[in-house]
Amino acid sequence: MKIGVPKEIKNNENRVAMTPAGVMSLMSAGHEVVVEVGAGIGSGFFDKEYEDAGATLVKTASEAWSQEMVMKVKEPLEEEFTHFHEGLILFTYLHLAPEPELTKALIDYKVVAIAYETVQAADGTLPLLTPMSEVAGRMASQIGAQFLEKSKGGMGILLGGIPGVKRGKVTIIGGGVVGTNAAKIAMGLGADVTIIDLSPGRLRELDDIFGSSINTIMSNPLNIARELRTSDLVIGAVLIPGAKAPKLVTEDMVKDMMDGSVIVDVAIDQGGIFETTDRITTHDHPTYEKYGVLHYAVANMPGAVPRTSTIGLTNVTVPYALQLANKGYKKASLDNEALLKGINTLGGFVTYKAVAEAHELEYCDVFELLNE
Ligand SMILES: NC(=O)C1=CN([C@@H]2O[C@H](COP(=O)(O)OP(=O)(O)OC[C@H]3O[C@@H](n4cnc5c(N)ncnc54)[C@H](O)[C@@H]3O)[C@@H](O)[C@H]2O)C=CC1
Ligand SMILES: CC(=O)C(=O)O
Repeated sequence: MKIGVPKEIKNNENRVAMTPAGVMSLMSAGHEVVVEVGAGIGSGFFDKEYEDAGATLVKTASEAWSQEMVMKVKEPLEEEFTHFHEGLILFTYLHLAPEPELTKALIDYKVVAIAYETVQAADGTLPLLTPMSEVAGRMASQIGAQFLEKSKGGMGILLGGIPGVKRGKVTIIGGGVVGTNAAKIAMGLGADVTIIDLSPGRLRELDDIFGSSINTIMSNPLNIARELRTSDLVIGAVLIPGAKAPKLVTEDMVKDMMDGSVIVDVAIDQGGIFETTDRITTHDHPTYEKYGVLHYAVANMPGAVPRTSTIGLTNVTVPYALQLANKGYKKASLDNEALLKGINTLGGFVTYKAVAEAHELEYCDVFELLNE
């Protein structure tokens, strides 16, 4: 199969869908990889390394996009929709629930759109989202600590405190991969950490992992409102796979937060869990202030640490890319239910229920479409 790797064009998105090592794995299996010139530079991978690995370098995005399968990092932006063509296999993060225009374009062009974030293993885990959630979770506490500094717009506290001065309080809503990694770093900084989750089983696991060094609390509006009033940093880390994020934090709850406190809504890629994260921010302009609270809502946080992120992403995507390339998307996804769950659009239909519901579009069962 011919696989295209275009350069990412989102603001400060320095990741690339494949390392030279990934190229080599696909080439060794008999496939051809076409990489846009300069695609890897932001992650520290030079054109020569791709050439040495066996890739064909092309000068334009169109050439990279005109292959049978395209691998990317971020969901395509509007200017990339013109590259779509019928039957194209697009393997990337898509986050379609908050993206009506992208969803429509994928349907109109009959793209086989396989979303990294909905590829789901039998145990419910999301193998192609996990490494970027690890990165974003760890970054969330780092970033929160930074924006709590006075010169950055925060209230001017040090999360770890000092002897004789109270430490800062970090509340994390959602105790999955992002939440757990945010907690690790916040604890490392010396903060007082609370994780709120809806799943009693997950709360038990968190208690087993962290013991009495964190507080675990059941998610409900009353508990969220109470914890937020006394928090310096609040991190949004909830996910319902494929669906629009639930707005768990109301405008009134944010109004009740302390002046100069900070919100990092990592779940913004699925629409965000705060009523007040009503926009996506960029690495260039990462924050805005609302009701005295600093909001950070960057949807491609790992793009800021591209070297770590590109390697982490390629480690997990290439084994799936090999299945798609070796067998074709039909057999690969019929043989592997995790991949089947990744298919969000196929042949002009939405094949992921939560996405169809988010946009009030017809839903078609992917299994039935593949067996037609
Ligand atoms: N902004 C960015 O750059 C990035 C964003 N993300 C996003 O971060 C979000 C979280 O991802 P993961 O941690 O990997 O998901 P996950 O599936 O590992 O964890 C989600 C957690 O939310 C909990 N949850 C569900 N409903 C809840 C509720 N009502 N109240 C409290 N907790 C609830 C679940 O029990 C689960 O523990 C996703 O939207 C993901 O796409 C991930 C990577 C980068
Ligand atoms: C998960 C995602 O969208 C990202 O890493 O940018």
